[in-house]
Amino acid sequence: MAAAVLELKSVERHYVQGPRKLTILNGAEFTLHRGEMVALVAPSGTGKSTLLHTAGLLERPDGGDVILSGKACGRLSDDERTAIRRNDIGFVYQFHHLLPEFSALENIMMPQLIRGLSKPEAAKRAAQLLDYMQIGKRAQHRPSELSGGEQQRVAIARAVANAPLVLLADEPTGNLDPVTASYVFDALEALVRQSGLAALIATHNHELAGRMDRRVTLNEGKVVPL
Ligand SMILES: Nc1ncnc2c1ncn2[C@@H]1O[C@H](COP(=O)(O)OP(=O)(O)OP(=O)(O)O)[C@@H](O)[C@H]1O
Repeated sequence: MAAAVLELKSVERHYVQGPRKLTILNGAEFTLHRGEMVALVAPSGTGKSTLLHTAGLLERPDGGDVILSGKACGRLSDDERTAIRRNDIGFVYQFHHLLPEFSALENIMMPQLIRGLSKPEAAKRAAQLLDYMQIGKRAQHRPSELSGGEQQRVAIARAVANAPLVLLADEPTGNLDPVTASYVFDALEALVRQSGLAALIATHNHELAGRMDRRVTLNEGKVVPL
Protein backbone atom coordinates (compact mmCIF):
# COMPACT_ATOMS: atom_id res chain seq x y z
CA MET A 1 0.00 0.00 0.00
CA ALA A 2 1.33 3.45 -0.95
CA ALA A 3 2.21 5.89 1.84
CA ALA A 4 -0.55 7.91 3.49
CA VAL A 5 -0.32 11.55 2.45
CA LEU A 6 -3.47 12.87 4.14
CA GLU A 7 -5.09 11.47 7.26
CA LEU A 8 -8.09 12.70 9.18
CA LYS A 9 -8.02 11.45 12.75
CA SER A 10 -11.24 11.69 14.78
CA VAL A 11 -12.02 15.04 13.19
CA GLU A 12 -14.83 17.06 14.78
CA ARG A 13 -16.41 20.12 13.24
CA HIS A 14 -19.34 21.99 14.72
CA TYR A 15 -21.10 25.17 13.70
CA VAL A 16 -23.33 27.33 15.82
CA GLN A 17 -26.42 28.51 13.94
CA GLY A 18 -28.41 30.77 16.26
CA PRO A 19 -29.47 28.68 19.26
CA ARG A 20 -28.51 25.42 17.51
CA LYS A 21 -25.19 23.62 17.48
CA LEU A 22 -24.73 21.66 14.26
CA THR A 23 -22.35 18.71 14.26
CA ILE A 24 -21.03 18.31 10.72
CA LEU A 25 -17.97 16.09 11.26
CA ASN A 26 -18.28 13.68 14.15
CA GLY A 27 -15.10 11.69 14.63
CA ALA A 28 -14.37 11.52 10.90
CA GLU A 29 -11.55 9.16 9.92
CA PHE A 30 -10.08 9.06 6.44
CA THR A 31 -6.78 8.19 4.76
CA LEU A 32 -5.68 9.25 1.28
CA HIS A 33 -2.66 7.43 -0.17
CA ARG A 34 -0.07 8.63 -2.61
CA GLY A 35 -1.24 8.31 -6.21
CA GLU A 36 -4.84 7.73 -5.20
CA MET A 37 -7.95 9.47 -6.57
CA VAL A 38 -10.95 9.31 -4.27
CA ALA A 39 -14.45 10.60 -4.98
CA LEU A 40 -16.47 12.19 -2.19
CA VAL A 41 -20.12 11.75 -3.11
CA ALA A 42 -22.73 12.91 -0.63
CA PRO A 43 -26.01 14.84 -0.63
CA SER A 44 -25.96 18.60 -0.44
CA GLY A 45 -25.52 19.98 3.07
CA THR A 46 -23.94 16.85 4.57
CA GLY A 47 -20.54 18.49 4.95
CA LYS A 48 -18.43 17.87 1.84
CA SER A 49 -17.09 21.42 1.73
CA THR A 50 -16.51 21.37 5.49
CA LEU A 51 -14.51 18.16 5.11
CA LEU A 52 -12.44 19.54 2.23
CA HIS A 53 -11.79 22.86 3.99
CA THR A 54 -10.72 21.07 7.15
CA ALA A 55 -8.55 18.57 5.27
CA GLY A 56 -7.04 21.48 3.34
CA LEU A 57 -6.21 23.39 6.55
CA LEU A 58 -8.52 26.28 5.65
CA GLU A 59 -10.58 25.51 8.75
CA ARG A 60 -9.36 24.22 12.07
CA PRO A 61 -11.00 21.06 13.41
CA ASP A 62 -12.78 21.42 16.75
CA GLY A 63 -11.39 18.03 17.72
CA GLY A 64 -9.01 15.45 16.29
CA ASP A 65 -6.32 16.34 13.77
CA VAL A 66 -5.29 16.47 10.13
CA ILE A 67 -2.01 14.71 9.33
CA LEU A 68 -0.11 15.59 6.16
CA SER A 69 2.72 13.21 5.27
CA GLY A 70 2.99 12.18 8.92
CA LYS A 71 2.94 15.73 10.34
CA ALA A 72 0.08 16.86 12.58
CA CYS A 73 -1.12 20.10 10.99
CA GLY A 74 -4.80 20.64 11.75
CA ARG A 75 -4.37 22.33 15.10
CA LEU A 76 -1.47 24.63 14.16
CA SER A 77 -1.89 28.42 14.15
CA ASP A 78 -3.49 30.18 11.18
CA ASP A 79 -0.08 31.38 9.95
CA GLU A 80 1.50 27.95 10.18
CA ARG A 81 -1.44 26.30 8.40
CA THR A 82 -1.33 28.94 5.66
CA ALA A 83 2.37 28.28 5.06
CA ILE A 84 1.80 24.52 4.78
CA ARG A 85 -1.25 25.03 2.59
CA ARG A 86 0.71 27.14 0.12
CA ASN A 87 3.25 24.40 -0.52
CA ASP A 88 1.45 21.15 0.05
CA ILE A 89 -2.19 21.61 -0.89
CA GLY A 90 -3.86 22.52 -4.17
CA PHE A 91 -7.51 23.53 -4.29
CA VAL A 92 -9.98 23.56 -7.17
CA TYR A 93 -13.47 24.97 -6.64
CA GLN A 94 -16.68 24.75 -8.63
CA PHE A 95 -16.15 28.30 -9.85
CA HIS A 96 -12.65 29.00 -11.02
CA HIS A 97 -11.79 32.01 -8.78
CA LEU A 98 -9.13 33.12 -11.24
CA LEU A 99 -7.89 36.69 -10.93
CA PRO A 100 -9.79 38.54 -13.69
CA GLU A 101 -7.15 41.14 -14.50
CA PHE A 102 -4.40 38.59 -15.12
CA SER A 103 -3.82 36.22 -18.06
CA ALA A 104 -4.10 32.44 -17.79
CA LEU A 105 -0.31 32.21 -17.66
CA GLU A 106 -0.04 34.86 -14.93
CA ASN A 107 -2.76 33.17 -12.86
CA ILE A 108 -0.73 29.96 -12.85
CA MET A 109 2.49 31.84 -12.11
CA MET A 110 0.98 33.56 -9.05
CA PRO A 111 1.23 30.79 -6.43
CA GLN A 112 4.78 30.07 -7.56
CA LEU A 113 5.80 33.73 -7.23
CA ILE A 114 4.25 33.85 -3.74
CA ARG A 115 6.34 30.81 -2.92
CA GLY A 116 9.49 32.65 -4.00
CA LEU A 117 10.25 31.32 -7.49
CA SER A 118 11.67 33.72 -10.05
CA LYS A 119 9.43 35.03 -12.85
CA PRO A 120 11.18 33.01 -15.62
CA GLU A 121 10.96 29.79 -13.56
CA ALA A 122 7.28 30.38 -12.78
CA ALA A 123 6.48 31.27 -16.39
CA LYS A 124 8.21 28.14 -17.68
CA ARG A 125 6.26 25.83 -15.40
CA ALA A 126 2.99 27.69 -16.09
CA ALA A 127 3.50 27.32 -19.85
CA GLN A 128 4.23 23.58 -19.44
CA LEU A 129 1.08 23.12 -17.41
CA LEU A 130 -1.02 25.02 -19.95
CA ASP A 131 0.37 22.80 -22.71
CA TYR A 132 -0.34 19.74 -20.61
CA MET A 133 -3.91 20.91 -20.12
CA GLN A 134 -4.07 21.42 -23.91
CA ILE A 135 -4.73 25.15 -23.71
CA GLY A 136 -1.23 26.43 -24.47
CA LYS A 137 -2.69 28.73 -27.11
CA ARG A 138 -4.78 30.49 -24.47
CA ALA A 139 -1.81 31.53 -22.31
CA GLN A 140 -2.26 35.27 -22.84
CA HIS A 141 -6.05 35.30 -22.52
CA ARG A 142 -7.78 36.67 -19.46
CA PRO A 143 -10.37 34.49 -17.68
CA SER A 144 -13.29 36.41 -19.23
CA GLU A 145 -11.91 35.49 -22.68
CA LEU A 146 -11.92 31.76 -21.90
CA SER A 147 -14.74 29.19 -22.01
CA GLY A 148 -15.95 27.60 -18.76
CA GLY A 149 -14.00 24.43 -19.49
CA GLU A 150 -10.84 26.41 -20.29
CA GLN A 151 -11.22 28.44 -17.09
CA GLN A 152 -11.40 25.22 -15.06
CA ARG A 153 -8.32 23.85 -16.84
CA VAL A 154 -6.44 26.98 -15.81
CA ALA A 155 -7.74 26.65 -12.24
CA ILE A 156 -6.54 23.04 -12.12
CA ALA A 157 -3.12 24.02 -13.50
CA ARG A 158 -2.90 26.77 -10.88
CA ALA A 159 -3.79 24.32 -8.11
CA VAL A 160 -0.90 22.01 -9.01
CA ALA A 161 1.60 24.74 -9.92
CA ASN A 162 3.54 24.31 -6.68
CA ALA A 163 3.55 20.51 -6.99
CA PRO A 164 1.44 19.96 -3.86
CA LEU A 165 1.14 16.66 -1.98
CA VAL A 166 -2.62 16.69 -2.18
CA LEU A 167 -5.20 18.06 -4.59
CA LEU A 168 -8.60 18.84 -3.08
CA ALA A 169 -11.44 19.67 -5.42
CA ASP A 170 -14.97 20.79 -4.56
CA GLU A 171 -17.25 20.03 -7.51
CA PRO A 172 -14.55 20.92 -10.06
CA THR A 173 -16.82 20.15 -13.01
CA GLY A 174 -20.12 21.09 -11.34
CA ASN A 175 -20.55 24.20 -13.43
CA LEU A 176 -19.89 22.52 -16.80
CA ASP A 177 -22.08 20.67 -19.28
CA PRO A 178 -21.57 16.86 -19.23
CA VAL A 179 -19.35 16.70 -22.32
CA THR A 180 -17.08 19.54 -21.19
CA ALA A 181 -17.05 18.09 -17.65
CA SER A 182 -15.80 14.79 -19.04
CA TYR A 183 -12.99 16.47 -21.04
CA VAL A 184 -11.92 18.60 -18.09
CA PHE A 185 -11.93 15.53 -15.86
CA ASP A 186 -9.79 13.68 -18.45
CA ALA A 187 -7.19 16.42 -18.14
CA LEU A 188 -7.40 16.47 -14.34
CA GLU A 189 -7.06 12.69 -14.17
CA ALA A 190 -4.07 12.63 -16.54
CA LEU A 191 -2.34 15.29 -14.44
CA VAL A 192 -2.95 13.44 -11.18
CA ARG A 193 -1.89 10.07 -12.62
CA GLN A 194 1.22 11.46 -14.27
CA SER A 195 2.40 13.39 -11.22
CA GLY A 196 1.59 10.78 -8.57
CA LEU A 197 -0.45 13.35 -6.66
CA ALA A 198 -3.20 12.24 -4.31
CA ALA A 199 -6.64 13.73 -4.93
CA LEU A 200 -9.91 13.94 -3.02
CA ILE A 201 -12.66 15.17 -5.31
CA ALA A 202 -16.20 16.03 -4.24
CA THR A 203 -18.62 15.44 -7.08
CA HIS A 204 -22.29 14.80 -7.74
CA ASN A 205 -21.34 13.25 -11.09
CA HIS A 206 -21.60 9.47 -10.70
CA GLU A 207 -19.92 8.75 -14.01
CA LEU A 208 -16.81 10.68 -12.96
CA ALA A 209 -16.94 9.17 -9.46
CA GLY A 210 -16.93 5.74 -11.12
CA ARG A 211 -13.60 6.53 -12.78
CA MET A 212 -11.83 7.15 -9.48
CA ASP A 213 -10.04 4.51 -7.39
CA ARG A 214 -12.68 4.48 -4.67
CA ARG A 215 -15.71 6.39 -3.49
CA VAL A 216 -16.60 7.60 -0.02
CA THR A 217 -19.59 9.39 1.41
CA LEU A 218 -20.54 11.15 4.64
CA ASN A 219 -22.89 9.50 7.08
CA GLU A 220 -23.72 11.24 10.37
CA GLY A 221 -20.43 13.10 10.30
CA LYS A 222 -18.28 10.12 9.46
CA VAL A 223 -16.51 9.19 6.20
CA VAL A 224 -17.70 5.77 5.02
CA PRO A 225 -17.14 3.76 1.83
CA LEU A 226 -19.80 4.17 -0.84
N1 LIG B 1 -19.55 28.86 8.57
C1 LIG B 1 -20.68 28.18 8.85
N2 LIG B 1 -21.48 28.55 9.88
C2 LIG B 1 -22.58 27.87 10.16
N3 LIG B 1 -23.00 26.77 9.48
C3 LIG B 1 -22.28 26.36 8.46
C4 LIG B 1 -21.07 27.04 8.07
N4 LIG B 1 -20.54 26.39 6.99
C5 LIG B 1 -21.38 25.36 6.72
N5 LIG B 1 -22.41 25.34 7.60
C6 LIG B 1 -23.50 24.35 7.61
O1 LIG B 1 -22.91 23.08 7.64
C7 LIG B 1 -23.64 22.16 6.81
C8 LIG B 1 -22.68 21.50 5.84
O2 LIG B 1 -22.23 22.49 4.90
P1 LIG B 1 -21.24 22.14 3.71
O3 LIG B 1 -21.09 23.36 2.89
O4 LIG B 1 -20.02 21.51 4.26
O5 LIG B 1 -22.09 21.02 2.93
P2 LIG B 1 -21.90 20.41 1.47
O6 LIG B 1 -22.13 18.94 1.61
O7 LIG B 1 -20.60 20.84 0.89
O8 LIG B 1 -23.09 21.04 0.65
P3 LIG B 1 -23.21 21.42 -0.92
O9 LIG B 1 -23.12 20.12 -1.68
O10 LIG B 1 -24.56 22.03 -1.00
O11 LIG B 1 -22.10 22.37 -1.23
C9 LIG B 1 -24.76 22.96 6.19
O12 LIG B 1 -25.93 22.70 6.94
C10 LIG B 1 -24.34 24.40 6.34
O13 LIG B 1 -25.45 25.23 6.50
